[in-house]
Amino acid sequence: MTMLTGILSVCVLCLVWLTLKGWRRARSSEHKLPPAMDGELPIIGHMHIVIYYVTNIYKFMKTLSDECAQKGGVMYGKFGSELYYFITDPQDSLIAASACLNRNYAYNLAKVWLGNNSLVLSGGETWKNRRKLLNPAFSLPVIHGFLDVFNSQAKKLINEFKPYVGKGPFDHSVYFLKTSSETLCVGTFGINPREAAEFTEKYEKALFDLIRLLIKKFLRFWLQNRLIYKLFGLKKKEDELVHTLHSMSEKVLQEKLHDRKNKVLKTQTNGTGYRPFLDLILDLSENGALTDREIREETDTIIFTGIESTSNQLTYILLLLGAHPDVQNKLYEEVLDIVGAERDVVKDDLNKLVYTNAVIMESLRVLPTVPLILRSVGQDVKLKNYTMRAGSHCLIFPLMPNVKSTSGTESDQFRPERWLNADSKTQQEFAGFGLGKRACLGRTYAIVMMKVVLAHFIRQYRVQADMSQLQLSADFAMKPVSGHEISIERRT
Ligand code: HEM
Repeated sequence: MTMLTGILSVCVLCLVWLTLKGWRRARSSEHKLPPAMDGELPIIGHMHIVIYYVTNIYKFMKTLSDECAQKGGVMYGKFGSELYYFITDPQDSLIAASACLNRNYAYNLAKVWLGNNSLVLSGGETWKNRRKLLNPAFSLPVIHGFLDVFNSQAKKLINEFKPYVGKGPFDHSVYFLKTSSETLCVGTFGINPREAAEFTEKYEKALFDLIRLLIKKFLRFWLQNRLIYKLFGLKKKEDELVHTLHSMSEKVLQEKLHDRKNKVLKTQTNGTGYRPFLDLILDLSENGALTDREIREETDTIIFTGIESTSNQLTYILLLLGAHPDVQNKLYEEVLDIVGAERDVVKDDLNKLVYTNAVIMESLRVLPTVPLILRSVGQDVKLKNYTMRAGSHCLIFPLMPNVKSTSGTESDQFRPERWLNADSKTQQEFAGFGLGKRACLGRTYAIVMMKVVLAHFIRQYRVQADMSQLQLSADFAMKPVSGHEISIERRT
């Protein structure tokens, strides 16, 4: 009872303090606010709505983005003290993402694992320098080097689907997660693909447990109080998970450092010519640009950002293809025409797979695996009709169909054709990989990998899906929870 009273008192005090802080901040700016999100209450603002949706973040995001679009593409919400701008308007999204380069404080929770200065969490000059340093590791020629790994992993995946041919619906998402995790662990750490399954399984489990814990800590704001977090035994759990993740990547890093020091040259993986991201980062920081700890944090960042995004998107693409046989046929014809019936995807195929590229873009427009972009507004930022106040936050939704139809069809339809002749403005406003300078670092990796997997899949199988029962959830990524099964038939 005493403990409960203590916890409640801390919550009430936090709320009062946050609200007073917010009042002061709200009064400090004269800029006109956009329409308010529905349900604002005195003092707490829209806090009660967050509490209502705490167990269904996807529904929260969808409701918010629909409401925002109806209100003209920009609206505001107040959560205790904090002022948030919600944006679905494509032009305003681009302006906001380009002007606000610092992440929102919510990301600070991940610092226990990824450190203060890692690319994904840092801001200002630190972020700028990190991004400049890491960009070359993700360039097109580097990613071309991964093609053999992508092809062999895709073939392995296609074989794993064999038992499901003609057997009715099955959950394909687990196979995509396994493939994309293994591929990323091989590609990042350079571990042998034969050992990758075991490594990935352990890493992935600790990673997802940690993400779940951090999201819980963010949404149940009382858990952000150190004492309460400790009392519930969650700090201990967090420390254990972080330790598991750190020790796994640290072990690989130390082996690499040892080999480099002793000039041991190992043949990478199964004879393919790629250089793992970890080696590339070690090369790039040869002059001491990064400490060993920072190198480890950047490799962890790559895994964190890349592991689920690509697998979720592939899961959505197969669902969309299964529900749109006309699109599936066109994709098949293109792959057959460019890559042929047997061989692996090679460098020269990539640019020619234009319809495949359009399918990927359109899937990201309709079902984007990264459901929101959350930034701090450091200084006043002028949008088309409003000015966002310094000290507030903005939330951009790629979740909303973010590009108006360019071919006269409804914007919520899955129509890859709209990307075939999209002008540069439409391409620039495409938010599936983020917007502006801080957009996705792994975009080329993800697109090339997805093209390779799709090419291998579509040559072997015809897919069917019913999307009417699809249920989604969200944390850092938007993920399917039910109704996403597909059926496959072998092409003759
Ligand atoms: C379909 C796959 C993917 C999608 C849809 C996607 C989407 C995104 C989006 C929307 C952002 C911007 C987030 C923000 O501004 O808050 C982002 C950032 C990032 N992504 Fe991806 N991503 C994908 C795959 C990958 C992969 C495979 C990697 C690594 C191999 C990766 C690495 C990163 C990194 C490091 C950032 C942070 C960039 C920075 O802060 O400068 N992503 N991604």
